[in-house]
Amino acid sequence: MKRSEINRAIMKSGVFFINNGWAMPPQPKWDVTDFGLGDFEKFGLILINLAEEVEYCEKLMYAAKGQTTPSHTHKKKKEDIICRTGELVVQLWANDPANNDSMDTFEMKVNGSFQTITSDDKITLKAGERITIEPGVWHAFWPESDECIIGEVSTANDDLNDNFFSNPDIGRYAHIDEDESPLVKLLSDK
Ligand SMILES: O=C[C@@H](O)[C@@H](O)[C@H](O)CO
Repeated sequence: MKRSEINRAIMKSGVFFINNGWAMPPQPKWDVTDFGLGDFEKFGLILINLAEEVEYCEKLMYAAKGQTTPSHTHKKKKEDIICRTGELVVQLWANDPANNDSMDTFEMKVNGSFQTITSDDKITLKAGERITIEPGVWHAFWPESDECIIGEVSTANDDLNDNFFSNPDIGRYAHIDEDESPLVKLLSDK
């Protein structure tokens, strides 16, 4: 991913956050990723770690229509994915969708109430709605609206060691081609 694309993504999402009432923290901890796939328009996510402590984490995320966060799971992290602005689709599986096409059902909390989910189901969250994802549940998400602000409130976050993707080609952070100067230092920058 080119640094110029990262800079543009930060500017575009920054304007959207501010226009939707989200004040940036001092020295925001930006994380812009194409999941190492080199196609940010298709697989891309912009994140800001708002709070990261040993016990818990809060993130603010942005995606535009067409950008998917690919299927993955966490072994330790339990998280609420919250649609803050726009409309968000979250797809769910009991097992890795890459090697399992079972129709397993499982219970998940949507807006705090248990709901029976069948593997492969898609849940659409409107602004204000949330889904609680237990460790081991596979999930992918993308905006249904043109742009989407997504919240994440979770137990401890460890992006290097607790993200397991279906696609073995995926890396959590982008490979960066330094074609211009960075606008900000990313979490993944040395
Ligand atoms: O589901 C998404 C989240 O867990 C993100 O925080 C994660 O960084 C995506 O790889």
